[in-house]
Amino acid sequence: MASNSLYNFIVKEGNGIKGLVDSGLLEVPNIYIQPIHERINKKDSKPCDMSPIDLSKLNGKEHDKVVNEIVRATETLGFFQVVNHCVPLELLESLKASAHTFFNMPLEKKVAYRQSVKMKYGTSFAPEKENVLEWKDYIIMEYSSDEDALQYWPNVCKEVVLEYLKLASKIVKDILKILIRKLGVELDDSKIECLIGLKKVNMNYYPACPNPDLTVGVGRHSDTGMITVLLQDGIGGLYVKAEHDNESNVGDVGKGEWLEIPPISGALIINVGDALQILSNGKYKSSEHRVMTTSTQSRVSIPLFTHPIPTERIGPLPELVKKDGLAKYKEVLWQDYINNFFGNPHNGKKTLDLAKINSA
Ligand SMILES: O=C(O)CCC(=O)C(=O)O
Ligand SMILES: [Fe+2]
Repeated sequence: MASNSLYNFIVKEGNGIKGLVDSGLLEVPNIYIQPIHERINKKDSKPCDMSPIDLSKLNGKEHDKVVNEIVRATETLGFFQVVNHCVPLELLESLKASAHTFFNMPLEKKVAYRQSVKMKYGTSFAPEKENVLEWKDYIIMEYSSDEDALQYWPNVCKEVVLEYLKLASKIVKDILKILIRKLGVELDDSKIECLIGLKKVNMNYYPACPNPDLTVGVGRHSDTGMITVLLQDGIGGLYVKAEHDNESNVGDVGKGEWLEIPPISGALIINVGDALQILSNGKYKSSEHRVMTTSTQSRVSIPLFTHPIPTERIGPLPELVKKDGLAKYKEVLWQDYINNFFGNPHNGKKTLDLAKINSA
């Protein structure tokens, strides 16, 4: 296929990368070949050896120790895994299975969700703007009410996704309260609700790739919101950049060290987004991450993103600015921040420039 008709087949007609792979693809087409500096070399990274945090211990005599583990992980890598959380393991299995069911549906059924209410099916990240496409199809389910969710989300997954959204939101709230308290700041419940009031569950589908070394599943980015809860399956491929504490490294793919977050059966990954980094005046880290594809099996991942509501203005908490003696970021209208992120291809931590004090 010529590259124009290839693009039309994948993006405009909605076949996605799954449709292309299913058509019997033997090699990676040019529009998926990443420049060398964006390719993920497994040899240049190592597994993250951080033990998962046992959330059930928050209710026992080890409460303070677990709080410290959470705070420490959030201040350093900005990613950690949790076990013994409140989401039943059978629900996690059903979620992954329903993601496969959705993406295995016939084209007509999937494309019906391309421009639908509270639900979007698509491929790559910003295909109209990208020079190279990401090897991923996805759906985004936005939450507004239970009624809307049950009306607009796909039948094959709506019930399990809604249940996951509720339970995972509780994890987000508990962790956020711990983190805010550790900053020495008091926020009432209604403020916390506004900070995580926009909730979306995505299902990411990465079909097997003939040559994973040339492609990326998701390019370098940090999540924009407050806290993400991520379910990955057993295949692996999520890499996080451990920054050395040096602002000049930010945005440069060559610096820092890439750690793979290993799949742990039954665990959920928790990570910090830009809004929480800004709010905490840089204390909590929203780390850059990316996803490698695999040649053997298709992979799914299911994040819950929690965001401030779009009308919220997000800046460093005043108590921290006072304590730190300076604000590292300026206040931004959350809608502007989100529009900027979704309007551009993934580009590492560049999104955060919008909130940098010295940027125009
Ligand atoms: O698939 C993954 O493991 C991570 C996906 C991701 O980073 C995202 O959807 O923001
Ligand atoms: Fe992400």
